[in-house]
Amino acid sequence: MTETIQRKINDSAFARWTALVLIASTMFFGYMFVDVLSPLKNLLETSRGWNSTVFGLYGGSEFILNVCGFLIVAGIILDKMGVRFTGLLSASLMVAGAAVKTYGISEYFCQGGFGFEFFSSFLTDIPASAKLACLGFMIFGCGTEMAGITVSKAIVKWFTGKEMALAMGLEMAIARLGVFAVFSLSPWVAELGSPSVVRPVAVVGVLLCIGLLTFLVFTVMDRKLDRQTGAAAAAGEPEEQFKVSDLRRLFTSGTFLTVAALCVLYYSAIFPFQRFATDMLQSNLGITAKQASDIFRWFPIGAMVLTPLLGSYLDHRGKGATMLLLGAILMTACHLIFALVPLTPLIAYSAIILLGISFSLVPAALWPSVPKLIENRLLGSAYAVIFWIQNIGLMAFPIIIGWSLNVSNPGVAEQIKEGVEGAAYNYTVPMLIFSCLGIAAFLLGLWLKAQDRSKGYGLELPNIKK
Ligand SMILES: NCCCC[C@H](N)C(=O)NCC(=O)O
Repeated sequence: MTETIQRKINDSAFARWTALVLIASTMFFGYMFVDVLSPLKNLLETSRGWNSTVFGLYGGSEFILNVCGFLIVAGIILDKMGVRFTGLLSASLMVAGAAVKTYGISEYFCQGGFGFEFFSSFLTDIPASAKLACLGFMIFGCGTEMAGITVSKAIVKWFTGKEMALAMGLEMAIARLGVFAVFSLSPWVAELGSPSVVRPVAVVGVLLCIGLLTFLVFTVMDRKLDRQTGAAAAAGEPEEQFKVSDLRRLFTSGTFLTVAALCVLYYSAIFPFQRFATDMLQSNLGITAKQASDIFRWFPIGAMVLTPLLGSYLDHRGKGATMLLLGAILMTACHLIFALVPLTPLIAYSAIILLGISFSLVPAALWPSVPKLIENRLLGSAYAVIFWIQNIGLMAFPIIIGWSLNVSNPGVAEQIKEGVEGAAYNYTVPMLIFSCLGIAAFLLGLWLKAQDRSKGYGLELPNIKK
């Protein structure tokens, strides 16, 4: 009997890296949209009346529907419907949410356009523009987080046994480039002509549609891969179906929950910080939003350059748990500098570089460690559960930070709104809160490393076996 081994599309390096570029482009534009308003906090305060508490609420709103259960549903949809359907659904949700948010902050809406009266009729402390922008951001957030777990699963599908951690690292690097792009572009586009918060949001909203199209192209390639692996399954490797009861397995795995807890602590001191970083630098250094954004934009670049290198190191050498620990230490150091050291541009750049290194160590090690703890058929749900737990922090911390900023700076919001010269926030309290998260992440990292040593999960081992 002759055995024919069919070469699959992902056995071609060109095809699998093309697939990666296509799905990473969706995330690139998604990450641009996430932070399009982050460098414009000051302009939102003066032109739309959003104080720090409102800005924090807006930052947290991205994750509200996910925390209310959407992400778990997203994981189940992903495991049941596969990466193509889920990816297209998530990219469409991003576009829809972006459209609502753009409308919410538009001149037309703010000057009494359709729905303005209704959105002005409740929670009257919060401007109607912020409420509608939050609604749009919630819908967008469902899409972007669903896309995040879909892309992780797609990479595992296309790269298992190959350069998986490198591919995950590169995907993240491309997403970080999106953050760099938006911190460079957003204040610049906002200042083209009369200052406007709507212009950058609308521009990046259009780019999101390109992200939807690139995912569409990926689905054509993925269908081909499925046809080929379907043949392999028929030849004797049937896939087990996902069951909702499997979620219990995830919620009762101590090590899996430790990774999830580390993830929420770490990322709560990264993404919420990213929302406030421009304003923090602007306040501490007494510079413009554009100048502050020009400093902060190098943070994702550090992460972008190092994440794939560290991903490759992890593939060949391992040391994942150690990388998590080191990342938590560097992040804590950066936040403590911003909290306690009188800032100069040089110190600010140095702290940002430290944070960039930290932000490559942790993601490069964290996400590829999940398949070591959880079997493949539960992977979509496993990423969804981790994201869900992480989203609780990402929702809560912008709100906590915005509130703490307001409370620790009585009267400053009013001065900024009135255009008082030299009015600026003192960021010591928010930065100390971020530092505490880093310390807690470090302690959990120690625990994880000890667990790995005693139970042998292989977190310190390379992904590619020689
Ligand atoms: N929407 C911005 C936050 C993305 C959070 C996402 N769940 C995540 O953790 N992505 C991985 C990363 O390192 O960016």
